[in-house]
Amino acid sequence: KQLFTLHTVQVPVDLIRFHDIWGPTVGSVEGQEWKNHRKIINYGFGPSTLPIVWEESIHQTETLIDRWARDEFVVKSPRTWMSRIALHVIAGIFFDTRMDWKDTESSNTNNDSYTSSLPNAILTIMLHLGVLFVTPRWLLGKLPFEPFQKTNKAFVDFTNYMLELRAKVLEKSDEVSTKRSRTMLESIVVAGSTNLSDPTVQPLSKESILGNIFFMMMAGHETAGNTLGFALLLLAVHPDSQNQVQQEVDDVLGERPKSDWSVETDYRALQKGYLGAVLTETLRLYHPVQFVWRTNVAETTVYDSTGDSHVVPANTLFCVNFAAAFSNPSTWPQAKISSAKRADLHFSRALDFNPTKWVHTREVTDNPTHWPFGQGGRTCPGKAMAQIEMVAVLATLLKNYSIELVITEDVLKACGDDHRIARERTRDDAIRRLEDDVEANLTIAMLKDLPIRLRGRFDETSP
Ligand code: HEM
Repeated sequence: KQLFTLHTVQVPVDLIRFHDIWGPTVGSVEGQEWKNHRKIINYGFGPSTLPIVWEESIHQTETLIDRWARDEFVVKSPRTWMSRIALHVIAGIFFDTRMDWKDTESSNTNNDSYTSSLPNAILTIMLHLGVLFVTPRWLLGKLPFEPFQKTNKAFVDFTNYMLELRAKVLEKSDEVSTKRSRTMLESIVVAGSTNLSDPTVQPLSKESILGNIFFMMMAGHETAGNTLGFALLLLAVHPDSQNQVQQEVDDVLGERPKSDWSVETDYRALQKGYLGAVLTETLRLYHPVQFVWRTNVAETTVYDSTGDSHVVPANTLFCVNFAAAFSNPSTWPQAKISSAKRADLHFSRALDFNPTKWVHTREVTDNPTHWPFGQGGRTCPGKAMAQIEMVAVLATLLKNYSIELVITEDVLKACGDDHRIARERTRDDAIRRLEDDVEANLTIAMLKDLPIRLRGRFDETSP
């Protein structure tokens, strides 16, 4: 906590600058410059945005379920689909562009100036972020290999789309400023390009406007997508928790049509209740930001948990390890499982998934042991957006469907066609894989697919 609040401790901007594909962004600057960027992006998260996040997330989930029907409701890689849904919601909120689930190849542009549609360019860039970060811009278009060529085309298209959209907003900036509901792009362009009534806000260069839009797309895409992906897997291995969510979703939403579900009442009830607790517990065990960097610009005294002080020399690099802090067994009691069983299940953290601990304590904003959205001035500005999106997706899915693990024919055969034993074996294997197959670098992901299946809650076909 001290590292998020001491004024001598800052973000090591030199380490973060690789994100600056267009120009400096809120994530790569410090001091007064950061305050200015932050004020500008905060305009994008105004109250009119949140109901749109809610509605778009519900719409995207409904259409995704239709898409999954084509695969008989087997979802091979939950995380991939959930990252896609997060991107679709971002496209809706940021650009008022509705992405659909068609294969990318089929959504080409009708405009000769571009090689791909805006949704396609967004998708390609997000899938090739690594290429974009490590390749100098001048080299990107010259390398004759497909990933570089594809990324370069998407990068050029995306830049031109953004510039065109920015120019359109500036042409009608008076009209846009008085709109009740603005896209993220409109809010940032207006706040960052014109002199607002707030004299403390300095205009940003067009490169920084583009950079901030892109940075927020990145920050809001894998984070929410990964969390939802892990939440689906955890609910599949913990059917009791899933039942509790479904019970709550039924109580809160009843038989009302989705068009009546509201962000003011329904979202708030679900976020405060067990569904919000499931998401908080998922963020504790599989946090999408595994660590962040900080550095101190002057000698700094920090205190450990026993109260002892430590003097840290200036320019020390700190790795704030979210993953370790959120799983420290001295803070977070483990589930009561015999050590033999725990060893057999590879000491998987999935065993310790227990949302109940959050039901009454989650709203504590200054929790010293768990801060999934950060602490201090750099707290995540997308927190409300992410929470609304994640609650909307899970509520829409679990209202009519249950999530279960996929029992393969081989396992069923090996278990002598006994479905109960096969289910147990599949669950144990999934719990092991939720430890063994998890790769945690800067962010976290399953290395290999762990499929799930949706089953209609009101179907009677389950064996
Ligand atoms: C589950 C979802 C999310 C989680 C867990 C999360 C977590 C975080 C954390 C921990 C930080 C602080 C990093 C630090 O202290 O250095 C942060 C910063 C940030 N997040 Fe999020 N985030 C999520 C979703 C989003 C979304 C949806 C957006 C925007 C659309 C977003 C935009 C940002 C930005 C712009 C920053 C940098 C703020 C600054 O440096 O002032 N995040 N996020």
